[in-house]
Amino acid sequence: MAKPLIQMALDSLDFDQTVGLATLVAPYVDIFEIGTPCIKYNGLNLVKELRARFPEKLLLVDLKTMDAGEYEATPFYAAGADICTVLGVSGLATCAGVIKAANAYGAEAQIDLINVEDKVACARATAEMGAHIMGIHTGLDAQAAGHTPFADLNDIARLGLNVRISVAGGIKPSTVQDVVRAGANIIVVGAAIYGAASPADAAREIRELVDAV
Ligand SMILES: O=C(CO)[C@H](O)[C@H](O)COP(=O)(O)O
Repeated sequence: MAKPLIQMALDSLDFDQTVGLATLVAPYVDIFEIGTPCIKYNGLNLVKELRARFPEKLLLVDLKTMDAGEYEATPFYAAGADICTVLGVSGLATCAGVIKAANAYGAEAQIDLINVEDKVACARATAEMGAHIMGIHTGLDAQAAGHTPFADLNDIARLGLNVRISVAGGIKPSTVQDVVRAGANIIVVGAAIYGAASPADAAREIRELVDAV
C-alpha cells in the first residue's frame, strides 16, 4: 500500500492566520485542507493564494457541496483545487456533478459520508460512479457529543472499493497509528495540530507516528 498522506485541516476564518499556519506545518504534511468555514469566509482568493505559495502540495477544498455539484465545484478546480468534497447526503446526481467537474480538470472528488445513514450503500454507489476518495468523517459537533470515526472506517475499509479512504474526526497522536492500521489512505488532522502549543512540533509528531507504522 502507498504511504498514507497527512492532511492538515485549516479551520481558521482568518486569511493571514491560515497562510501562516500552512507555512509552519508545510514540511510535515501532504495535503492542505481549506476547511468549510474557512472557504465560505475567504472564497477563491485563498485557493489561489495557497496554490501559488505551495505548488508541491495537494489542495483540498472542503466545499461539502449539497446541490449544483458541477456548477459549484468547477471554479474551485479551475483555481487549483486537487480535491473538492461533496456530501453523500446530497444524493447521487450532485455527487456525479462534482465527479464530472473533477474529471474535467484531472482532479479528484471526495464523497463526505458525514451524517449519511447507510454509509456502505452510499460508498458503494458513489464509488461505482467514479468517486475518487471516500471521506469517513465525524464532524466537530458529533465529536462534541462523544462520537469517533473508527467504526465507520472499519465498515468502509472492509468493502475493498476502488477508492482511497480519508478519515477525519478528532484524530490525535494517540489514535493516528490505529487509523493507519485500519486502512486509511489519507489522515486528516485539525485541532490536534492547530490547537497545540507548537503546531509545527505537533505536525512533526503526527508525521513521525504515521511513518513509523
Ligand atoms: O471537516 C472538519 C469539520 O467538519 C474538520 O476539518 C475535520 O473534522 C478535521 O478536524 P479535527 O481533526 O479537529 O476533527
